[in-house]
Amino acid sequence: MLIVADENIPLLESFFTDIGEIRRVAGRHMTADDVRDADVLLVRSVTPVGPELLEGSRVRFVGTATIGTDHVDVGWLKEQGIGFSAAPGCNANSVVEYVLSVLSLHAERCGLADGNELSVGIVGVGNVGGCLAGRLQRLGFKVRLCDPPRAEAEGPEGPEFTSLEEALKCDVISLHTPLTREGSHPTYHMLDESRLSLLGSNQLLINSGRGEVIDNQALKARLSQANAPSVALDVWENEPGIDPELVGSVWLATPHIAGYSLEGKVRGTEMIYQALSHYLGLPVRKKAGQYLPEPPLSKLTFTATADEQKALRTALRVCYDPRTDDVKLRLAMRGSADERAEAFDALRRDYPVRRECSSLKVQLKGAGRSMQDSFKAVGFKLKI
Ligand SMILES: NC(=O)c1ccc[n+]([C@@H]2O[C@H](COP(=O)([O-])OP(=O)(O)OC[C@H]3O[C@@H](n4cnc5c(N)ncnc54)[C@H](O)[C@@H]3O)[C@@H](O)[C@H]2O)c1
Ligand SMILES: O=C(O)[C@H](O)[C@H](O)COP(=O)(O)O
Repeated sequence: MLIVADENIPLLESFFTDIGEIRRVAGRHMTADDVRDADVLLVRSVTPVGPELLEGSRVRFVGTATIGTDHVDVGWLKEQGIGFSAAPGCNANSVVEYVLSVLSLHAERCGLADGNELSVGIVGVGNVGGCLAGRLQRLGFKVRLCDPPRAEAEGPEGPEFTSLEEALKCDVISLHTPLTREGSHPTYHMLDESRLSLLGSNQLLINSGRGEVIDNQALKARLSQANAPSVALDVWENEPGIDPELVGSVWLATPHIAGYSLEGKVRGTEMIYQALSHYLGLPVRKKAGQYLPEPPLSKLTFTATADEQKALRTALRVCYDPRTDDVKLRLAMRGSADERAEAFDALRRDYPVRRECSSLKVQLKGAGRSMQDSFKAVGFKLKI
């Protein structure tokens, strides 16, 4: 059996050698010739999968080691009887940690002693948005949920949902919808010129869903006007050929790496390995946990003199500080359009190992209940 796979899927050999021969291909440049004689295709978000790639090939199963599926023509795969699986939720925790770290930086630069004074509007309350809502509520933030498809499906039985217009009144708005162009609630350019005009300079807009959910040209225009909001973008229109002027206008700019914790990536591989094994009727023998190395930093101790908020911010940023990725992306925006696109992909391909908060044991000497609860809410393991 031949498995053609994006070379950026980690641990390909560890998970798939027993199943078949692996051919590694650059995902961004995968062609019909690369996959013609394959039985299985494993991709990430950068490979459009549909008739153009697969017609006339032997492929009978496609797996994407990602949450998003907007790069896959799922309907066409079904019509052709080709098995398909994504990795829902695999890197949700990583994205949540990115948002928490962005929030901590925002609170600090706004001079807020307690970040949880902020209200947060979460748009798209699925795996990522739902996990974020739970964490923020435990941390004492005021959270508003906007998810019209869920509101319609769940009715009064579900949580309290608000309209997009209400969510846009929060201090912070965090976008976690998929990219959709059809249906009753399409998200393509959901934040257009008129909705962006509702935001003001005391607000922060974060997008770590899909770039096309915000009209990037309208956003660039809005950011050149008075009373513009602060913006943190992890996802962009036209990746990898993103707009360097927009990078220059936003507060925090990262190259679509919110979900790039090692844990998230390895879980993505594990989930498509499990799905393929089920599809082929093979036993599932391997687990993500067995491939996670010891983290470079495993313990952190705060003494009884530590201030809760400062300690929390420090611990969070030890695990992940988006400012490092921001600096790298800004530097990568020099050069020609081709060089910039290549540099964007290179930052993602060569992304350094980033571990989730759960990899760090935190000792809180003499800490009260509130401090312990806050650390646990973020996802740290406490050393008793
Ligand atoms: N930046 C990254 O590295 C990164 C990592 C993981 C996921 N993502 C993106 O984040 C998106 C969200 O991931 P997820 O796992 O939570 O997906 P999900 O499918 O679990 O949840 C998406 C939610 O959005 C809701 N939704 C759909 N249309 C909406 C609309 N018009 N308004 C408001 N809500 C709407 C859905 O009802 C659903 O509850 C993914 O589609 C993926 O594209 C990005
Ligand atoms: O949808 C997802 O899971 C994320 O956007 C993911 O982090 C994308 O990463 P990529 O496949 O582009 O490496």
